[in-house]
Amino acid sequence: MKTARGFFKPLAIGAPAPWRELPARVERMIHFVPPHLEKVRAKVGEIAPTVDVILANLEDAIPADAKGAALAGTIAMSREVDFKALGVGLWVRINCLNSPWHLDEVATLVEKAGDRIDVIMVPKVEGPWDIFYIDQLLASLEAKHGVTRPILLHAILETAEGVMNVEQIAGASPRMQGVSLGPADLAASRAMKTTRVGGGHPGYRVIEDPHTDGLPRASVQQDLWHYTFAKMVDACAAHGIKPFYGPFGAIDDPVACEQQFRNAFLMGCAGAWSLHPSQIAIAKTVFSPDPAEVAFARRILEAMPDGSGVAMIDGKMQDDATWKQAKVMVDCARQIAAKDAEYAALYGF
Ligand SMILES: CC(=O)SCCNC(=O)CCNC(=O)[C@H](O)C(C)(C)COP(=O)(O)OP(=O)(O)OC[C@H]1O[C@@H](n2cnc3c(N)ncnc32)[C@H](O)[C@@H]1OP(=O)(O)O
Ligand SMILES: O=CC(=O)O
Ligand SMILES: [Mg+2]
Repeated sequence: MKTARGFFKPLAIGAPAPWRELPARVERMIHFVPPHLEKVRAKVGEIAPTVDVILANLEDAIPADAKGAALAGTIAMSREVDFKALGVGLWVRINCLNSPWHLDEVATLVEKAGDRIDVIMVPKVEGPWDIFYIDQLLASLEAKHGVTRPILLHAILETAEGVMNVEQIAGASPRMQGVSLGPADLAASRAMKTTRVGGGHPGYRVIEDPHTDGLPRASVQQDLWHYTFAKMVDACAAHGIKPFYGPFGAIDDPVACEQQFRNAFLMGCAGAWSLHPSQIAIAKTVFSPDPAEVAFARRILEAMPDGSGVAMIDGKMQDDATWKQAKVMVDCARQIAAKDAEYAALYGF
């Protein structure tokens, strides 16, 4: 463990000072783009103003023989669109640390686009040692190339070992921005008997006891991911970083996608991945607090201006604890309103 004073020291001579607080950014959807496909890349300028984050994906879903083209496409994309002017984050998902690709990817990204990339997403993070490694590598490269703003790190939680170590991963470096649940790889790592990318499974349910009169027994589908979510959200909240839901692969089932995203939102997540343009609007709606809830939260704040005491609103008891919940909701809405005129109008800010 580093000392308290050592934690925020730059890891290389000439590297930028680490962030002390995470930059305040709205990240409701992280929109995945396959950067080796020129046809899709050509649309990024049009899609970017509709999302909070564009992510250039170099890892799974990019064929092995297209890794070089995806890296080149990422650099091109970082130059073709002025993401900063649009207020849109630019993230890159690199290949995992035991792959033959990640080293050249990180070196090229920092050299050619170091000042334009906000976050590097690291897949299959197993423990804090993976973050220590990439943290040092980034600091050395940032120093070498005169990058002035540290690139943040985002870990995907998608191995059993990673889940076991998520608390240490979340606190491994001041670069840590957040963690996403990666249900597809995690299912494989755990030997779950599924073939899906996230969401529930009709076979995972609880069933009521048999009825003496032989009537059918009610049963309800349960959430396969609840334990992992709870562990991830607590680890992230404790370390002051953001938890996210990852991919939802059933592009043809927007209803289930919305429910999965909503469960994540209610549990404390800041956003989710969008794999297809149709998932952008779903994430935007779900991860923007409901205007009616925001209006109610504002009434709580107004009823208890100093955040203490007790009040009744519409038959519901309010006190310091509900005041804090209301503040979370209103602060989130204000941050979104500052970026998104549509929601500013809906919230009346
Ligand atoms: C487990 C994990 O690791 S998840 C993360 C890895 N996976 C990904 O990143 C997948 C990203 N998404 C995709 O590659 C694609 O959306 C797919 C393969 C899922 C579906 O692609 P398609 O079958 O082409 O979808 P569809 O035909 O509905 O596309 C409609 C349009 O949207 C475009 N489009 C599809 N996905 C995207 C995207 N992610 N970003 C931008 N445009 C897209 C298509 O090019 C198509 O454009 P066109 O009408 O001009 O031809
Ligand atoms: O990378 C994401 C996953 O679900 O696996
Ligand atoms: Mg994965």
